Amino acid sequence: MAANANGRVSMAANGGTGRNGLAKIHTEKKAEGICHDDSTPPVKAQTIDELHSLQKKKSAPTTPINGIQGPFSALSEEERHKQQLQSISASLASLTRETGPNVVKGDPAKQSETPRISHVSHHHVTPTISVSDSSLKFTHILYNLSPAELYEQAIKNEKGSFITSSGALATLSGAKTGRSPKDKRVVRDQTTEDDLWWGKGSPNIEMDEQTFLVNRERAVDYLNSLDKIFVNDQFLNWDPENRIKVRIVSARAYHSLFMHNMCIRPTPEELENFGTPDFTIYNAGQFPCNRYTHYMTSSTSIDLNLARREMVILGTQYAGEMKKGLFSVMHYLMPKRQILSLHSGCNMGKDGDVALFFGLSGTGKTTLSTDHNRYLIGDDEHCWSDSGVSNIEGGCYAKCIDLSREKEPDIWNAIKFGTVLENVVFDEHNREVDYTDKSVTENTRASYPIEYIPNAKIPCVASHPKNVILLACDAFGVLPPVSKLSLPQTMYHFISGYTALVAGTEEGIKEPQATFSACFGAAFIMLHPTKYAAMLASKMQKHGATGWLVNTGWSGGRYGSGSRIKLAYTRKIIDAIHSGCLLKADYKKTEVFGLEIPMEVEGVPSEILEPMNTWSDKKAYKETLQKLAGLFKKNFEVFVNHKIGKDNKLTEEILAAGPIY
Ligand SMILES: Nc1ncnc2c1ncn2[C@@H]1O[C@H](COP(=O)(O)OP(=O)(O)O)[C@@H](O)[C@H]1O
Ligand SMILES: C=C(OP(=O)(O)O)C(=O)O
Ligand SMILES: [Ca+2]
Ligand SMILES: [Mn+2]
Repeated sequence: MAANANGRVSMAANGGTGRNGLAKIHTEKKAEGICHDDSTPPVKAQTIDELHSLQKKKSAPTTPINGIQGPFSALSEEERHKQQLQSISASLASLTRETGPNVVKGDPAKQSETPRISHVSHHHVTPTISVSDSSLKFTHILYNLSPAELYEQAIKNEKGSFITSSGALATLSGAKTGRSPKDKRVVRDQTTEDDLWWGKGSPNIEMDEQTFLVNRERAVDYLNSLDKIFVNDQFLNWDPENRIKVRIVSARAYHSLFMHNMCIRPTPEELENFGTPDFTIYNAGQFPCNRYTHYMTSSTSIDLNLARREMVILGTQYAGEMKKGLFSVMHYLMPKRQILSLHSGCNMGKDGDVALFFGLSGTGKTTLSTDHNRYLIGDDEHCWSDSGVSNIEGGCYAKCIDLSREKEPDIWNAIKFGTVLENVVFDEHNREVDYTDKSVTENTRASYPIEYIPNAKIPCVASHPKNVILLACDAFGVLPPVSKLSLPQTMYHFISGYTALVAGTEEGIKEPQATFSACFGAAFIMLHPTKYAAMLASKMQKHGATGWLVNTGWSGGRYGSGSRIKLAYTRKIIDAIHSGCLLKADYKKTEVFGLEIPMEVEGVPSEILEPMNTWSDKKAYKETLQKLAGLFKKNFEVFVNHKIGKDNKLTEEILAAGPIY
């Protein structure tokens, strides 16, 4: 231990230990005759700059540029550095100007990094007339920075970035605080024309290749016009055989830290060997699209081009667009490999039983998959292959409106250094976050690496699910808190994807609104819903999984008169599903929806299990039930002429599994 300010007290260098195993404290003799106020040797620095240079040890950071001498280092450090920058430069190439910008690694504020320019500044084989001023300028690349570095970048350069009292980075996402599904476009070309789901109900709004390139150029030019940009090279999918390499190019430290948390973080060795990404995002969210560009209906555009393996973001800084955009890509790539992509959370019990939690935004995937008694596999995006379930992501993205330490301790404790806190309100002095404050938005969010949840299972893979839980947040208050589903019922409800949109996650939704979103994720699926449904049915059949419908929404009346089912009760219901108790309970069948509801669930008042009991106005209950049944029927009309897989019998059973009225 170093001397204290008076230079008199220090730990014994030889580590002599005292009573409690702690090092003993010795009192040194004062140097005789000399009037020192510091008896330790002076630091080996002559200037303050030299002192600063001593502060930072050369590390093996999450970037290969400094050359970690690993098993793959056949190339010289310089070669690798050059190759990597060339790859980034190619990513940023402006299509009309043939080459990428003059990229150079490091923060322009740090002069010492500038000499690296000489290695990479001559990508142009011959100067052509297309050379523009923009290709003469340098763009500094901040490559796979660490959270600490990203904090510094955000705080220095991005308004609204602050450290909260628990160490998280509070950020503002700007004008958009939720996703913009109406502004999402997918390039329709010869391949996607046949492969994808187009038309009514589909999330895939078409754009042509040319328009995509116009927007891409706009984004790339914007990014190249900046002095520095962030590049993240990371992975998706914990299944090593189906891992996808993604590159995220963005202008904000907030976006880079968000994706650092949400995607799988490569080891230094993996990064050294990263090579060319399978998919690239250009996030120029601060810059709008041109409203006069064909297909544009606002200044926001999120454009997906599967053939080019690229996504462009203009006019929205909401970070969730990136993670959900990549999820769309997985919904295309994985089914091609016979792997089912799932908008679900996943956890595993101590005995290895696996549960999936399907549900739309705000229905409880993150909350209920984060369970202190179970291992967390992931909170939002998974793949189900022949070898089991794997998480697509490396982090979680929790809603934090009304978050409390008591109700959700694991999520609360995950909000620490490294976590991005979006759009929350905090005390200007002590930086305590007020999670009840909706001043910026109701959709406040925390993004953290999955290992911030203490019982996360790393790697995030599990065996085949035993329970498939469909979460519906019923704003009408007529669906039972829990019902056991037959396979056809599971498929009927999976294809229907009923819930209420809860305020905030999507622009323009101010209060819960009944909605149907096929596969509990219509905004992200790329193929026709029946394709995913057929895969789910055959996997559930093969592995003997049981389906459940859990209403995490209203009870005792619709939104406005009833109240949301207590999280504590929902947790008890989920516990009973996991333990197998609920499978053995006595059931009765409800009218209209024909749902099997248990007579008892441990820890839950029995009277709430039958929704009608909780309504004082029974007539209103029956009318509301009929109304919801009608909405289900109407929604399902578009699916009645579709076969689910090759099984005619199952298709008929699914059609018969809806409400009867
Ligand atoms: N009975 C309930 N079950 C689940 N979540 C509930 C319940 N009641 C209130 N909530 C709240 O609803 C929100 C669910 O959000 P979240 O778990 O992030 O959903 P998702 O991950 O599906 O988007 C949380 O803020 C949670 O506290
Ligand atoms: C990030 C999102 O996911 P979820 O609300 O399902 O967690 C979203 O829908 O924008
Ligand atoms: Ca992701
Ligand atoms: Mn979630």
